[in-house]
Amino acid sequence: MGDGRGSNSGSNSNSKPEWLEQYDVIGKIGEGTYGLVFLAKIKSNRAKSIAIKKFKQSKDGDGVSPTAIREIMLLREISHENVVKLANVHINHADMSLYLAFDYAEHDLYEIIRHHRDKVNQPINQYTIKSILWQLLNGLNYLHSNWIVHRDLKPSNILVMGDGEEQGVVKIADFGLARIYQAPLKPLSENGVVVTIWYRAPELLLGAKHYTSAVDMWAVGCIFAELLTLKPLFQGQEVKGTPNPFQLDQLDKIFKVLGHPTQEKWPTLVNLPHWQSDVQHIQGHKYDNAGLYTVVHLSPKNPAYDLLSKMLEYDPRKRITAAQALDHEYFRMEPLPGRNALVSPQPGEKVVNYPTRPVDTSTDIEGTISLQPSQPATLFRFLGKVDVPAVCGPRH
Ligand SMILES: Nc1ncnc2c1ncn2[C@@H]1O[C@H](COP(=O)(O)OP(=O)(O)OP(=O)(O)O)[C@@H](O)[C@H]1O
Repeated sequence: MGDGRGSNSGSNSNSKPEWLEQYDVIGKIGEGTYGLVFLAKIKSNRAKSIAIKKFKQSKDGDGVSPTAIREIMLLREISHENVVKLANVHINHADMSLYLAFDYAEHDLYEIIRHHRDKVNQPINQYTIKSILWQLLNGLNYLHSNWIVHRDLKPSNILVMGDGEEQGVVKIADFGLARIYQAPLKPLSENGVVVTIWYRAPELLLGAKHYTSAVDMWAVGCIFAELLTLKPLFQGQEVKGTPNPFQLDQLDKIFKVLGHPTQEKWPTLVNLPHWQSDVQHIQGHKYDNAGLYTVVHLSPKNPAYDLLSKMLEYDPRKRITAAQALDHEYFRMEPLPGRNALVSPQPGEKVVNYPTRPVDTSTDIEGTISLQPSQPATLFRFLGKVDVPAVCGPRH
């Protein structure tokens, strides 16, 4: 690959893109709203595994926009132990499709929670929960300090490293991508793919126009509760056809556990578009018996409960920040959090062996690349103004 210049220049109508030559693609490991994820090894360093995320083309086939590329370039500068590294960016010249190569993580919280709930039928130990939460907050504090709001935190986006030097280190994935997906790569929920609403903050459900870092803290609260109980905290049914983002069932699930929000607790509530028009007149009854501690089986005096309730504060302006959460008493109590969330430093503590990701070797990344004659490339006109190897080439 040399200087990496070939990364966006090497595809034609009958060969595989040149950038792909540097990888051995093992198979598909997942499929999300916006595309497929593949496991690959780097040929020059087979010890290193990479997750290549291929973005689906938008319906109108308009490929990846200059705005998206600008955003992605910024994401390449992001570097923190608890944030997954964007190792490389590749653009397939033939169809203008986008491939992001991330450092590979063997586990994610969705699978870890599922393993405890369905396979071993036992709770996650307190040390592991605290270490995961601590690292998640550290990564988020870094992103928020860099003005990046994740917007789509959920268990499958929180990765945990498998065996090796970084074993048990938590990595936030998909940071900043929600903004890139939205335009012009439209979310594919219209195509029947479900976007989960379970971790969505109440202000967004009520139509707030701006995403603030508080929306991520709400999601962290939902994930913390799920780590404790192994069940999603607010499992609302998404109703298709209602004006997005308003989802009454999701709000109802939240109100049942936390009590009905009041203007006293949340003064700006009345200004939210869906509050007056949609919620107030539909809700005949009011939930005022907040029962979060019974749902998560914690005493209201427990510092874990105190932290959780501060993450699930209705008013986003009063909700605890990542920096404040890291300073909470919960993290100063035994067991203290550690860098390896999977292996407790406590002698005699049982280590859980989580299964490795299943790999579907029947789906080939090349089969998903459509090689067509080149299209007029707005993107490359844009790239002409930047340092192309820095954007598209390998980064060592
Ligand atoms: N860097 C990575 N290493 C290993 N697995 C990853 C990596 N990034 C994503 N995955 C896994 O690939 C799968 C699909 O991920 P993807 O982010 O595309 O979808 P999702 O999180 O399930 O849903 P959505 O697209 O709605 O966010 C998930 O199981 C995720 O944990």
